[in-house]
Amino acid sequence: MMATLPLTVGATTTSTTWVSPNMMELPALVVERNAIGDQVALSKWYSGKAVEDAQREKEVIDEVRRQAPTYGLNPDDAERFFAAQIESNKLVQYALLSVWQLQGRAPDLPPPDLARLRKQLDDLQKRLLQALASSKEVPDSPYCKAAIAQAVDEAAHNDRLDGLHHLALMRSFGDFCRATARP
Ligand SMILES: C=C(O[C@@H]1C=C(C(=O)O)C=C[C@H]1O)C(=O)O
Repeated sequence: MMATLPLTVGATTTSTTWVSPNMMELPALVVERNAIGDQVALSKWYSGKAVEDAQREKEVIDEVRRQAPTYGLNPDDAERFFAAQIESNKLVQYALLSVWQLQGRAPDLPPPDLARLRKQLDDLQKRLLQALASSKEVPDSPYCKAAIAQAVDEAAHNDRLDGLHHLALMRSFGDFCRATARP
């Protein structure tokens, strides 16, 4: 179900504002992207490959920039958003790999195919760009930070995220809002 976000301002409820009903779509898709990170981590557990792949990151960002105008997005804005998603994805991977090292084992699952996972990430990218375009007005809203904090919290709750994936979701939206000083 698509949720709307009521926002209260200040200590008392002086007004209520509503951000775009599409706003919840974006965190939900980011949760999906980070969940693919779990699979990527498992593939790297088996292959021994480094988490960070600068060449692949460049390809992701180049493609995002190329596609951005098709969605009515500024390439710099799209890049900024996806750079955060990449950092968030790596955070998930580093943490899981570290836990698996300590435990001496990873989940007992067959090695995932990294090429197939990257295809999934590429497919998800289009849906993310679409959702980003639908929330285009949010970063400039004076309520952005409150709205994002609520949306992240709600998505974490809806998807029953554990601490790591909740933290990663917060990282994903860390610099989503444009800077606005508190009055
Ligand atoms: C997801 C991967 O791991 C890292 C994260 C990436 C991403 O979030 O798109 C891209 C390259 C890697 O630095 C991957 O190797 O594909």
